[in-house]
Amino acid sequence: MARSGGFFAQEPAQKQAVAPPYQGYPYGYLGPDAEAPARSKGEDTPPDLKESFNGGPLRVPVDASAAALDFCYQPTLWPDLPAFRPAWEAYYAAMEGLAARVMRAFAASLELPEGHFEPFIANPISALRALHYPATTARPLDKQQRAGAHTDYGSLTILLPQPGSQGLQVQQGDQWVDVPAPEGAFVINIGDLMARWTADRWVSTLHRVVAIPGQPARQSLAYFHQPDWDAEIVPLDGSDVYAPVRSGPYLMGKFQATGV
Ligand SMILES: O=C(O)CCC(=O)C(=O)O
Ligand SMILES: [Fe+2]
Repeated sequence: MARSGGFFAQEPAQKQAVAPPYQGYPYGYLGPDAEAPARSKGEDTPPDLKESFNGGPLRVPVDASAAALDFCYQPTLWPDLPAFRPAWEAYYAAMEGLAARVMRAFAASLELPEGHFEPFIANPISALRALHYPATTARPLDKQQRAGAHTDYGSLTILLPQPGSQGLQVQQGDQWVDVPAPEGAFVINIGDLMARWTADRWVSTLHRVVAIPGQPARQSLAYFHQPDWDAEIVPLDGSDVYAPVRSGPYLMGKFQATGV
């Protein structure tokens, strides 16, 4: 979290040095105005009040397909801050391990053998994203949020909100409910792919980060766990409520609606 803060504290030009080199490059620095996730839900909203740094898997499998190489195995673009990369890689690896443990717990609670998901997550194509929401001073535009209402795309998300920070909300029925951020706690979120996998027995929760005038800056780290590129996701109950999808192409399709 501290290294991420150090990255965002740099001059804009230093951050732009690790911006995606072309449109569609999956990783790097995205400045303010880059994203409007509520558009993935069909809402025409202004861009989010945030900036982010994004990185991908630590290793490239030898048999990765050309599409997988393009979309998720491009190199992470390292900022010129010596302590950043080791901290980032250590955190990514810890999240990958934790996600694998959570997937075992998921299997158990779905009354499957604990190792059920293991063949699907041998080479997960997860992304790690550091987020920085600058202090809000001006009045946000109508419907402008720090993160517009969206669901996450993958199997699960492990979010570390800045301890003591406010603004993250989840939708329950027609109410927005504040999610507390106590010291030392992660927020684990089900994503769209897991909802699909469980044939909607589990819900991919709509959530957002609200913008209120006069808020202090806020940081978070979000690890988006995503099964192997080729993993075929078929409803676990044997039903045909959802057609089978492959994890990688499914994720690629999801990204097409949110860019500005
Ligand atoms: O910053 C947060 O607390 C949430 C961010 C989020 O929901 C996301 O990046 O998908
Ligand atoms: Fe999210």
